[in-house]
Amino acid sequence: MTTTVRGGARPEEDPEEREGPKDPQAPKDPQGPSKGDQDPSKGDTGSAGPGRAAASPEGPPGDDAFDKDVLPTPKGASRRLLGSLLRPHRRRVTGAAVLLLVQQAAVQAGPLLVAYAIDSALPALRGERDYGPLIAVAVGYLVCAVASGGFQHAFILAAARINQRVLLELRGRIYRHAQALDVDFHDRYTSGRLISRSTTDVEALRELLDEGLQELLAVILSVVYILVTLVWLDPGLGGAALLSFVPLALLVRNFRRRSLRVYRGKSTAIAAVIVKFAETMNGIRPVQSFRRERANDTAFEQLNGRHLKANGDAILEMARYVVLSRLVANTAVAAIVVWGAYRVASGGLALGVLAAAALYLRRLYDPIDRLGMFLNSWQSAAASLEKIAGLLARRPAVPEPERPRELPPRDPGLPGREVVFERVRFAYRTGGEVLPEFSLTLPAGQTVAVVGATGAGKSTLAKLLARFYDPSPSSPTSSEQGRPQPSSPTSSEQGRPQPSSPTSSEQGRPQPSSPTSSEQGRPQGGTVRLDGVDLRELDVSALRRGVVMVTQEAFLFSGTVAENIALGRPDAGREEIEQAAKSIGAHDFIAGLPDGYDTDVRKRGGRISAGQRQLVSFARALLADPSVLILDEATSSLDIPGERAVQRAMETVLRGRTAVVIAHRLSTVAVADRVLVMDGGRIVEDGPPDRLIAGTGRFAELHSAWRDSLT
Ligand SMILES: Nc1ncnc2c1ncn2[C@@H]1O[C@H](COP(=O)(O)OP(=O)(O)OP(=O)(O)O)[C@@H](O)[C@H]1O
Repeated sequence: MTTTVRGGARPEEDPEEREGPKDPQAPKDPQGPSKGDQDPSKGDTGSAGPGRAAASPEGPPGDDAFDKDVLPTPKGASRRLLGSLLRPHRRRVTGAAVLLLVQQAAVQAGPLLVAYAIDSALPALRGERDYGPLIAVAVGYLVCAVASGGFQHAFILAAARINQRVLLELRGRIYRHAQALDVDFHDRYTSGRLISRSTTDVEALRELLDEGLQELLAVILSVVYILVTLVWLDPGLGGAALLSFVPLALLVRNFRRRSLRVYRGKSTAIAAVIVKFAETMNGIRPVQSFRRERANDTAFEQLNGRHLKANGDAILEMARYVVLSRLVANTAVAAIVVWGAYRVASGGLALGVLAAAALYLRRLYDPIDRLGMFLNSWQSAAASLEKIAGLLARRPAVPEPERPRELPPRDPGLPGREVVFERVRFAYRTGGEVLPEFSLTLPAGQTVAVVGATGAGKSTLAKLLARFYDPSPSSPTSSEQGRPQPSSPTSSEQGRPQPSSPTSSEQGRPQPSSPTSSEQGRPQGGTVRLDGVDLRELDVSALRRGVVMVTQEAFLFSGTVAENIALGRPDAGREEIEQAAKSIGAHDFIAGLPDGYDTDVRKRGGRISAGQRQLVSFARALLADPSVLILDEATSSLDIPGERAVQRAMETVLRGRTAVVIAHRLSTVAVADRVLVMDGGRIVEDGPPDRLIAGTGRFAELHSAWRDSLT
């Protein structure tokens, strides 16, 4: 049997994606193409699959928003996100703003007191020997200094409280949202980027909230106070100071525009570093066994270098701004003071007023540097917020139904539930059609083994049943024609009765009369039904109770063995957990672990063997007791006793439910009632194993080759 390498033309660009911000500076994803991204190139070399022309909406090669780490962000999404984070703390925000307002008033009173001291208190002392005004000035100065410190302290506490809550909420949102997003998204976005979003990007926002916003408020308030006071002291000097803000405003605008671009690049660059880091550490075993360390070092160095450059660009932008703004500010101060001195000399201005104005002018332009710092953290946070908002705006490709439906009660006389694929076709977003349109019925309680060459589409079929993906919309031709498309040779062609759906009613099982997906406004495509209910109409918990997929990887989470088994049913007690392990034949090895069921399996179950991991995941599935179990059998060759134990456990876990086993070992087929042979996305043979073995088809060939290899 040959493997059909499929793929297809890169799909049309998604209009939604097209609207997304394009970042000319963003580097190409250093990870190289993902599995899906590799498909187009495969398509070039492989045979034209049935879906070569099928398009998935991601744009031409090299134009993938995922590659550039810039997901489309709806207009104003960053602002709305920040607003939604701050809104629950409205009162605290107002309180903090008032504290800052009062604090600034206390700070800015200083030069006014100096003016009063020079123009009134000193003459009073000299002329009438009156110490009163001077003492009042000193006391006033002291009160202002103490008040300013006190209010600043209160403000910092209030702001910190708001910020911590906002950041907590934002991290939680990112985590919850990422968990809800579909498998396809995760395949392409990668966990490294998610880590980057919830660490460095959230950190950028923290800096803005902790330091930047305080700076900004302080700067705005002081500028307003000072300008108003200057105009009140002397309209001429105030007007001149106001005028100097025109070139400064232009400078700020230019800096903002340039630095946003730089900061976007910086956030992308650090994400690339984290992605590479996470990928290497997650795959440390293959990295070491294939001696990838040196190549990885080089790649990492490059990414690190890119990050360094992005950081350098940001610093240069800042330096440029600071130098230019100081130039403008110093020129303005010099010009205004010279003009003021001329007016004092000619008797048009009091000396005290000029002294106060000079002090105020210094204070007016001082925060311009701090404004640069603020703009820095603002731009950094804006770039990060944009990316977080893009992530949060992403809708799951496998959405929860608005009006979920219940599954009919399970028939006590029937093991499992019936599964029907009706006119289903499927193409990954990033590749050509993998499964051409087909229909298939798996009666309740049947154990079906799916065999076929690698890449034949076995796992894809299973993932549709587990609803990791939804069937793709019908191809225009089939829907236009409005008739069932004769696709792969299905059971009817093989001499088995072809269940023309709805089959459940024919079998005397309750037939739902609910609206179909098209009636609910979704694109009409094929459907996968569980006891007559479209999987798209089941809420997540009903779906996960109904269908469980045990993957090859047998992933164990950090935590104890008992906790890992209880994932199947979190409310299960210790007895039920142990019972499940005993039925599977895992009890003995678990009891032999240092802390028995309470042994921490560490991340990925490093402490227990591959076969034992598999047994734990079977116990988990047994405890979950789904109506339909999908088993992606492990390809790894376990040692013989281990394999037998796994085989026995598999038989236990399959019993009493509808089961689909992606069989990599033909010995597994012995437990199946029915075998589906897949090739190039099509079901090319379908029947009981004995009949297929006795025939002359592909399965018979495969089976005899396998038997020969055993002897
Ligand atoms: N996430 C994905 N994005 C794009 N293409 C994919 C994706 N996953 C699988 N494919 C492609 O779909 C086709 C069928 O893959 P599938 O994993 O279903 O095959 P399989 O029969 O289960 O193979 P194996 O026995 O090796 O697990 C292959 O050509 C594969 O490259």
